[in-house]
Amino acid sequence: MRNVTLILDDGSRFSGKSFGYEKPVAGEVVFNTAMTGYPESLTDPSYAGQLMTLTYPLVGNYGVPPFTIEPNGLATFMESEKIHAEAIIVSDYSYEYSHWNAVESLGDWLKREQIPGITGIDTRELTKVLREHGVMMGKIVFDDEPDNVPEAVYAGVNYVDRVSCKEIICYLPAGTSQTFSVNSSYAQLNSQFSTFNSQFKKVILVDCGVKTNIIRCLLKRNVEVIRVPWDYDYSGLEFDGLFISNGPGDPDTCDAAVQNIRKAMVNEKLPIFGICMGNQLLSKAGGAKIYKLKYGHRSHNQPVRMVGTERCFITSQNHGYAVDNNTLSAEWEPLFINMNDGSNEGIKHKKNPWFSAQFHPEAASGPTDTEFLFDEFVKLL
Ligand SMILES: NC(=O)CC[C@H](N)C(=O)O
Repeated sequence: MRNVTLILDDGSRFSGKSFGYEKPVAGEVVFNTAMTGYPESLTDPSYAGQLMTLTYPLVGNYGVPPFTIEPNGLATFMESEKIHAEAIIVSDYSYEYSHWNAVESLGDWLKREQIPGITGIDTRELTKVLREHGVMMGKIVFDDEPDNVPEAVYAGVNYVDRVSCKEIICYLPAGTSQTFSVNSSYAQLNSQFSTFNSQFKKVILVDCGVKTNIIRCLLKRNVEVIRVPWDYDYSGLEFDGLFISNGPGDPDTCDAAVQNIRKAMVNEKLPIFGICMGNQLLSKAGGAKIYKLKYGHRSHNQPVRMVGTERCFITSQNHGYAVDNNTLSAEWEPLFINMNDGSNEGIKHKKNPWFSAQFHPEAASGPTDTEFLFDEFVKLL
């Protein structure tokens, strides 16, 4: 096992050993305090560009599920088609694993996907440094290759464009899908979609780096999902609702998506629902501003309160940016507030059927207490 050093931008150094793919890597160092869920988190496209630290000390003991693909092209157990995090940083990697659904070890999976994994890191100390200083860039360097130092930029990079789909994919609740070129005319697409199936309500899903379980949650509720690239102009398509997905990086790099949402808002009756990046882009379309949190929310136990009620929910989260509540215009109001730091966890329009959540109602992984938000959206269609 080769020795590695994690070097943070403030000069802090942490020694560890490599258990994944052997390649130096750089990225934004973030921490997640969930106790489980590494297969889902690693394949969540929102982690693109980031080195994912897990604070729960023992990682890997339940192995990795098979990467089987359903007939509609979606992974059965994963949140996308590959690992999107740049690396995983743990305290105590378990070389043994045991789980009814495991087919390989975390280390073997990382090697196959060419993603570094490092163990033996004091992840609690690392988290304390990130909490004190705020989120930072970091590098993993192999001690026997001290001159092989990777570089990376996170701020201002449009990661959404890197992870979004490149074609239009239409999913049916029955479990099939069909792909269409973005160059097809609206007339062609509209006739295709209705021939493909007309019995279901149609939802345009703006793919900023969508997690598979969001698509599963929509299909389960019997809607046809038309997944489009993040910057695709869907104004000429016929649909019943608009969904804006989660996604990596800085929402301020996604202006094309914001402009398209504004166009869609001309129809005041059109139901709109957004999750995470979707909350940030809907807020921007409504005129609000986004800021970067000192350190993000990444865990399974973020408490949020539904504004105007005493109802609280425990939520799964993964975000580094937040909507500034003070910049919401008079037509909008916060829908959820984070009980730890008071930051925005969702918005709603006072008159129109437009709302969003900063947390992940689809969980995967994490608590499913807020999955009812999908029911609310589908009821509106
Ligand atoms: N999971 C997400 O959609 C994250 C949104 C955005 N990239 C953030 O970090 O805040």
